[in-house]
Amino acid sequence: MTKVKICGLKNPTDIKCINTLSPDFAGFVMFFEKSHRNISVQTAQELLALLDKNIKSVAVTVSPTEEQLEQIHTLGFDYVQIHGKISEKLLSECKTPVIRAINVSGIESIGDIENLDNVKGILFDSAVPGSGKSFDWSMLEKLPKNKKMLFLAGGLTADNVAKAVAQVRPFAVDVSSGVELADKSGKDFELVRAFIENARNSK
Ligand SMILES: O=C(O)c1ccccc1N[C@@H]1O[C@H](COP(=O)(O)O)[C@@H](O)[C@H]1O
Repeated sequence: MTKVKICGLKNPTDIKCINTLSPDFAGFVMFFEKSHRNISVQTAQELLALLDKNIKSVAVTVSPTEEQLEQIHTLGFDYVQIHGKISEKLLSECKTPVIRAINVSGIESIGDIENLDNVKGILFDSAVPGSGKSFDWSMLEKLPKNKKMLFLAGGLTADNVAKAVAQVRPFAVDVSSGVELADKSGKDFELVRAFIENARNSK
């Protein structure tokens, strides 16, 4: 069954929704103030304490520094999702298991990270992360097979997720914008419920 990651959680109501609906992964945007989903270290600590321990927690970052990666490790996240730039040294030394996010146009460079043991997953996203924009999934057909978890993200919704799963066969699907309340104050329970159901029931 395809696994589900719900991203951009930012308040206790979101956590209540997630604990009730039980996706496999829960994402928290950190150290990226440009995002309206960004949360502080203190909020992350509070929300992690409320999160059901059966749901894997993911700190979502863009070009994190060594100090930020250390803070994420100290907070006890299960994974760190890394968008943007990071040196090979920092990536290979990261103590928290990594989900490396790459823009679909960077598919050719996947070989660089394939051999790193601490990189457990590769997440394919559209050009602007968290923008709700999709991309041509057929670009993933030329993807070399490897042992990492493959996450598909970018513009997924309850309406298109079944088609995405059927075409790409990812390990997990990942959504943020597509399950957000209209005023962007948090997640919409019904949209999250429908997304998880459609992803998991997809053939
Ligand atoms: O959600 C954000 O604001 C964000 C900020 C910085 C890096 C990643 C971010 N979100 C990630 O973007 C993808 C797709 O999101 P969407 O469904 O298209 O909105 C997902 O992996 C989020 O974790």
